[in-house]
Amino acid sequence: MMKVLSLLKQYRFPMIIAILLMLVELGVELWQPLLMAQIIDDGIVQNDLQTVLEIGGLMLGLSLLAFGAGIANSFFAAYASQNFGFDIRKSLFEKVQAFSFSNFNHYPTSSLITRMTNDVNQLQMTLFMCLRIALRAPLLVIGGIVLALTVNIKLALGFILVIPPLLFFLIWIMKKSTKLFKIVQGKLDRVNMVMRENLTGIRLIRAFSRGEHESKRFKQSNQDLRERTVFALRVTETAIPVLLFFMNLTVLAVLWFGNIDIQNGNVTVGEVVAVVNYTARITQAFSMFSWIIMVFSRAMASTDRIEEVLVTESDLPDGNNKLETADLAGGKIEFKHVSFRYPGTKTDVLRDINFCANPGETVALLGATGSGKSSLFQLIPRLYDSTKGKIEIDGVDVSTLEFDHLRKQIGYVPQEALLFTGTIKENLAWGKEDATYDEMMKATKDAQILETIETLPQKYETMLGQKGVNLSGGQKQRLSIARALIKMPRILLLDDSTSALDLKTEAKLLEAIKPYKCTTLIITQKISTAKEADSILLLEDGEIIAAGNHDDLLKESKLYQDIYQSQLGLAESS
Ligand SMILES: Nc1ncnc2c1ncn2[C@@H]1O[C@H](COP(=O)(O)OP(=O)(O)OP(=O)(O)O)[C@@H](O)[C@H]1O
Repeated sequence: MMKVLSLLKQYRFPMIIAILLMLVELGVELWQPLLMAQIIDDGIVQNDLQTVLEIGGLMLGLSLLAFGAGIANSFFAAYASQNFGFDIRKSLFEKVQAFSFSNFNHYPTSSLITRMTNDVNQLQMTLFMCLRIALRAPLLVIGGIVLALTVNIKLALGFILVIPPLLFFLIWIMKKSTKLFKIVQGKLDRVNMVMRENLTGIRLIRAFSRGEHESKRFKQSNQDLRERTVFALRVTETAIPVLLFFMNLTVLAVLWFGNIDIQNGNVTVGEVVAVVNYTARITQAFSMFSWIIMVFSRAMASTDRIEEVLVTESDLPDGNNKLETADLAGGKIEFKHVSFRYPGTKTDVLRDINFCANPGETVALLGATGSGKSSLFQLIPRLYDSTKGKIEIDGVDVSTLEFDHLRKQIGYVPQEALLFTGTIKENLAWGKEDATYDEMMKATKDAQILETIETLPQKYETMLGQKGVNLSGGQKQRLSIARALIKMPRILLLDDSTSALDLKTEAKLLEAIKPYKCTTLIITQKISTAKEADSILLLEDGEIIAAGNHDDLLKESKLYQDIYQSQLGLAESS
């Protein structure tokens, strides 16, 4: 909880002012019964109009003071709570940005979204309520007891005895509710996950006619959330009737014994009215407790969930080798006895990989699906670290390089061409923020997408929907390549990024990339693409089983010959 609380520190002054203002309100509230007793005993009973007017005037003035303090309190409470929420969201976002992929495996995206939105809202709201009204309840109870004792010890003791067992009961309920609300937040994660999958996969769901199945899945998780929330609310809500029952009994007892004492002349009517008034206010404060328990229990559960993310350390530490860009200018990539397994799994998906791609060379990676090609790629920009061996770029171990410095040299085009909501220009700016119009023209021309962009009415200003939904698969691939090329990378990684292109366009694209003189690693299923590379690595089951250029492999590798034959057959028959 420390990390979350430490974010509160800088708002201590507005919080202190809000609390002081709240104390002014509370002071007025607690003073009123005493003034009321005075107005009855010294004014009404004595038939003294002057006293009634004086005390009445004082009560009115105090009410106005409390009114002003209340408004100012809201202002400071809103300032502190909104800024607190803003800071938590910012810290969470920065933390998640630095997460490794195994961290992401631990926290599903939907859960991270719930934590950043719903959980933060809970904390924000709780802080506001605390500063505004929630703290008043316990203070009202304490102040009420003290003042009631000063009015009449005997009468006040009656209800004071009831309070400790009620407090224990409240603490017990609060602990139970915190656990229950943590489960509720988990169920909310699940609803968000199902909803997210449905919204992003809506086309597939329709194509496979899975609408009914998905509706059932959503209904189930929604029902779970409802049931868990209802149960948690019921548990917290049981507090209220229990509290009210005991406090009302106490009011009756005060009235009963007060009546006897008035008959005996031991207390005045005003004193009994004051003690009853305090008991009623304390009862009111207690009834607020059930609501406070619910808000606090939710906030505690949310704090735990936020804290969990904030204390998570990335298992992919940033390197600290700040070499000048020029030091990586060559772009030579060397894999030395590299093995790799995904975090949390038991088998290596890459075993003893050795190869070297010299500056400006093109190396093609060929292999069956699941043979480890994409995994190998991900080790170069350090999306994962190798489990054994090392990867060097221009002789520097990548694990010692700063992420930013390393990744700036790399143009990575992943298998799934992922674009973002925004204009084409904004998507290209991902590669280079200050790209000029000419740079955009060049990159898009080389990526063979310029012609398409020019046919669009708004050209580079054309808005792309979520994930580039308004482009074809091949157009998305080419725009992703342009985004990588505009960086003028030293190293270009193309993960099956030309799969949706026809052979002619692909050939033109590969030819246009040559002048960039970057070291290019290209994953491909097509012999026609591999053939053009300086060397080819043939992967099978996580190992390089053959390496060389097209002619070498045609002579030496049975598997390569088979692939060649099968594609040659296809080419001839088409
Ligand atoms: N995030 C992950 N966690 C655990 N295992 C994974 C993960 N991603 C991939 N794998 C496993 O690693 C192996 C290699 O996968 P990889 O994606 O590298 O293969 P690939 O050769 O690129 O396949 P494809 O041609 O189908 O893209 C597969 O057995 C896959 O199941």
